[in-house]
Amino acid sequence: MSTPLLQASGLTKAFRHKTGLFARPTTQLAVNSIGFELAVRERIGVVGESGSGKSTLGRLLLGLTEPTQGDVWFEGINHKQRRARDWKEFRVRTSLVQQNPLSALNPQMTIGQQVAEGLLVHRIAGRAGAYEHVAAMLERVGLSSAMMTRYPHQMSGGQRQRVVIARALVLDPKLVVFDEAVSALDVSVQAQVVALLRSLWQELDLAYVFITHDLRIVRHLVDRIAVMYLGRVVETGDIRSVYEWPRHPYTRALLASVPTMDSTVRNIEPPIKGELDASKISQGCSFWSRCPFAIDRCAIETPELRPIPAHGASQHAACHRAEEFPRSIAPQIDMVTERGTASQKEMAL
Ligand SMILES: Nc1ncnc2c1ncn2[C@@H]1O[C@H](COP(=O)(O)OP(=O)(O)OP(=O)(O)O)[C@@H](O)[C@H]1O
Repeated sequence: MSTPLLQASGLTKAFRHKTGLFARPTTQLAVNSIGFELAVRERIGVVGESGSGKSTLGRLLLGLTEPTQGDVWFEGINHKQRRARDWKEFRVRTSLVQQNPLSALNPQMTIGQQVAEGLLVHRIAGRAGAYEHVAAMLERVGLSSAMMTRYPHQMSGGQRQRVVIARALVLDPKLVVFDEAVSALDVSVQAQVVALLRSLWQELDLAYVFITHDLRIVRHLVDRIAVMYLGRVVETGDIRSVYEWPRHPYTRALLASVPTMDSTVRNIEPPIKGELDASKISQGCSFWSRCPFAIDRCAIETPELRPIPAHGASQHAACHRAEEFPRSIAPQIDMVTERGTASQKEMAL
């Protein structure tokens, strides 16, 4: 077997919180013992509610946050063993695209200067070479090279996000982490950017970690999915299996909550109770207090992420009752595309 591009084991990040002047600080596990593997050219979606730990996981994978425990390897090298020169190389081979393109861009620099910056800093190209490289990259993401002289405020939100993507790809990385990269865009612009990311993936030698709370976006963009709840991965598997037959009640509830254009689809999944609350983690399953299917065992025994025997080796769920749930409840997830509305069948991967 070839070495995975990216790997993590026992990855944990604890944050200390203090709620008042005299309150005792509490520890919150934003990421809790996560194992992770991503092959070259593979795309994984990391989904979950706000506060489930997705961004912290992304930052840990990119070495932007120090883990409290656990390890991350990129191309076989452990982050803990990287020296300054290795980190520099790692920064060329990986990129992060975040939610708000306006805050990601410097208002006082032209688009050309910002996309070229990495090439010049890492001495990958001289000024003349950088100019040509940037022009080609802008065209690759659907912008005219004439936009090089513009400033961010002279562009639309969708154009700015294309600039951020061009900047992330200009150094020819192997891994790009997208953190809610299209969530803030209008739905029609979102569809265009998703189509762009699909075509960039087909043409370039890229792996994606796609972090989002929006299950409609990720459905058409990734090969595998990891569902996070309060710092843990509670379900993972190839995208088709998980969408067709989710085995964790939390995944089922997330999928059932996605609005669909198909009026014949009835949501028969019982709703989950309450809100995500880190203080509720104690013994047992972290989801049990909200779970409509909880039994006594769930309050006592923490379920491990384990393979689901009847459904292929690639699907894992952390639920004592995983085998009991029937096939999917919300089979058609629509997505607005550039040409109108399409169901998942029309947008086959
Ligand atoms: N720097 C920090 N200091 C203290 N707590 C933090 C820090 N970063 C994240 N957290 C906490 O860790 C938990 C997970 O946050 P994280 O941002 O990773 O979740 P998320 O799933 O990405 O949510 P969102 O989509 O809202 O960003 C949250 O409860 C958050 O308050």
